[in-house]
Amino acid sequence: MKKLHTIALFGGTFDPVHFGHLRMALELREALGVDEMRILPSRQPRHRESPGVSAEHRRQMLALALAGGGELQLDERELLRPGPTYTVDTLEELRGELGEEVSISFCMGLDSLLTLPNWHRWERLLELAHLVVVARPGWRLPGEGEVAELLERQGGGVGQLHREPCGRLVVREQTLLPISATDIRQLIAAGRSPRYLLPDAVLEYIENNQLYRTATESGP
Ligand SMILES: Nc1ncnc2c1ncn2[C@@H]1O[C@H](COP(=O)(O)OP(=O)(O)OP(=O)(O)O)[C@@H](O)[C@H]1O
Ligand SMILES: O=C(O)c1ccc[n+]([C@@H]2O[C@H](COP(=O)([O-])O)[C@@H](O)[C@H]2O)c1
Repeated sequence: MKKLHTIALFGGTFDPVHFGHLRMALELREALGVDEMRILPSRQPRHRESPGVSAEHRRQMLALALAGGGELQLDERELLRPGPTYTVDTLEELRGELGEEVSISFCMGLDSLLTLPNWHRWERLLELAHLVVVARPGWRLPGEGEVAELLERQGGGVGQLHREPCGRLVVREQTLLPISATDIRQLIAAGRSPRYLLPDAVLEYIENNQLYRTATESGP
């Protein structure tokens, strides 16, 4: 069977981007052997509090983090789309642009997979893309419920991501760096330094723009 062009998407709020995100995306790119790994910041996720800083600040921090390395690309479409951000809208837009002969994989953590039945039009997601789930070593997959049924029906291996355009649920075990954006925001608000948890250029941007000094910020 023909090998397809493969694109993977790594979505999140990136408030701010840190080395946990960057290492995860790079390791996934290599493990999946995809042609493109795109970082996909969301503008206004419905399932969580509004981001601490504006879409423009988050975009600029990501651009700084990704500058210089060619392995990860920034896909800004969700930041540019007004209103709440739904993954299904993004995948429909991408599928419209790329056609049926390209493989699209949406990557998420196991914690996100467990919430999948609450996502907007979630049954449509696998008609548009594969889902790649990253599980920390030792984590257990659900044994029953809608997600377990999906795994049973549509589970697959990495090879299928290269031969089929969508429809597989692939689980990968991967170690995560113990870094969270919440911790970084809290460190800064407490007057402490988050250096070595995120790229220096991002830290410099945060300092120059005085971001995260209080619990919530807004920006340009
Ligand atoms: N330390 C980490 N290592 C690898 N992946 C991570 C890490 N932290 C978050 N992710 C993943 O990165 C994506 C984007 O996450 P998100 O922007 O919510 O980051 P976060 O650090 O968890 O933020 P917050 O603390 O604000 O919830 C999600 O798919 C999430 O599972
Ligand atoms: O479309 C939805 O309903 C939906 C619900 C929860 C999460 N998502 C997406 O999942 C990705 C990870 O989100 P997060 O904020 O939980 O780390 C990000 O790209 C979100 O837009 C999407």
